[in-house]
Amino acid sequence: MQNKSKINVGVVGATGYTGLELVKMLIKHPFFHLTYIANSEGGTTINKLHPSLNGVCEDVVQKADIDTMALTCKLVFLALPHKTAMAYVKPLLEKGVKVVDLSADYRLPQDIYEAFYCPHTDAKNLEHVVYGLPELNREAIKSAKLVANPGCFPTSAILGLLPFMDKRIENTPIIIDAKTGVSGAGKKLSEVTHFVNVNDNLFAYNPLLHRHAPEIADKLNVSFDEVSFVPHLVPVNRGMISSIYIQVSGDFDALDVVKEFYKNDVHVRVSASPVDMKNVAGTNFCDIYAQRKGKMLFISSSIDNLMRGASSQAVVNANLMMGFDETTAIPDIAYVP
Ligand SMILES: NC(=O)C1=CN([C@@H]2O[C@H](COP(=O)(O)OP(=O)(O)OC[C@H]3O[C@@H](n4cnc5c(N)ncnc54)[C@H](OP(=O)(O)O)[C@@H]3O)[C@@H](O)[C@H]2O)C=CC1
Ligand SMILES: CC(=O)N[C@@H](CCC(=O)OP(=O)(O)O)C(=O)O
Repeated sequence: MQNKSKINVGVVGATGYTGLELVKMLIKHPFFHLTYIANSEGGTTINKLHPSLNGVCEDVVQKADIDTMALTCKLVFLALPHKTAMAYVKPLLEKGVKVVDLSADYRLPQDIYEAFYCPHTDAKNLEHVVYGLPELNREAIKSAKLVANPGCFPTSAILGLLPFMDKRIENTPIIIDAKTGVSGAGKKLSEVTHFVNVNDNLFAYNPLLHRHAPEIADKLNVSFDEVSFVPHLVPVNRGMISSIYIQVSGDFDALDVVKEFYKNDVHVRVSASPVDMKNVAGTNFCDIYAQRKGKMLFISSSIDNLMRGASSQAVVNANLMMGFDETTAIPDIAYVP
């Protein structure tokens, strides 16, 4: 499958939820040609894995193989579990293939990663990896060979907090109360995400010690102790809201600060009222609202965990890495109602 005018790309981990979202964007991309789709076993087609693609895309899904990826692709998206991804990154980079990794494997310095995940087997590539939050690292992403796509909670929390970090009173807590849809847990079955446990229910999990707290702290240049992060599972398929509380000083209008900070960022929208999940569902938008009362600042930040929290942000990163406009093939119409 050759297409001389387009750049050949691949998706590994196509069985999963983020893999599906990647495929949906890449088959419509005007400058990328999706030449390689893989999962762990192969021997199937993408529409058999995801019947929503019947008649739209029925391409073969291969058993993931690094040599074939390197022969077929200039850039590969890894939509794989943590720990699995790093085994692919090292050989792919050695063979000259660019990588956007959706897992957590390259998001953190080695010591922090190992404290929250597992031993790192590819520390060398941590030296040059770029954290793929375009609003933070756009220029570096353009020349990156390896981009670590941010976690979903860190994306919503960091985007909400960035405009206010220079206004925050030092050493006061950063409190992030976040809610996520169940697709954030991936496709694998588990007791926690069982319908009967999630439906009609609401609960916190991993309070204060969730592995995304160190990612948020590291990217905001604050200590782990300053970040109090509590995620909750809510009975929706997709969506994420972070309700953030910090103490600030100085004379400023909260919404004006957000507007000014993101005036050149097409994928952040400032909202005059508290944000919701539906208005960003299926898009790469992060909607942000802020309200101040004296020292207390409330920030409300909403994303689609599968899109801005994973796959559409990954395609934005790939667009930048390959010299295209970052909005290319990125959905901007939300699934409303
Ligand atoms: N879901 C979300 O909202 C977000 C997810 N992420 C991250 O993105 C990555 C993918 O997430 P998600 O799509 O939800 O996960 P899923 O569990 O839904 O999908 C991952 C898929 O990877 C495939 N896979 C596993 N091992 C291998 C292997 N060795 N080689 C090839 N394929 C393999 C599996 O399919 P099979 O067994 O059929 O091969 C599995 O379905 C994860 O690292 C996740 O943490 C990041 C941000 C948000
Ligand atoms: C509901 C649910 O379980 N969500 C996941 C976050 C998924 C994600 O975006 O982050 P990673 O890429 O770091 O896995 C969790 O809390 O671990």
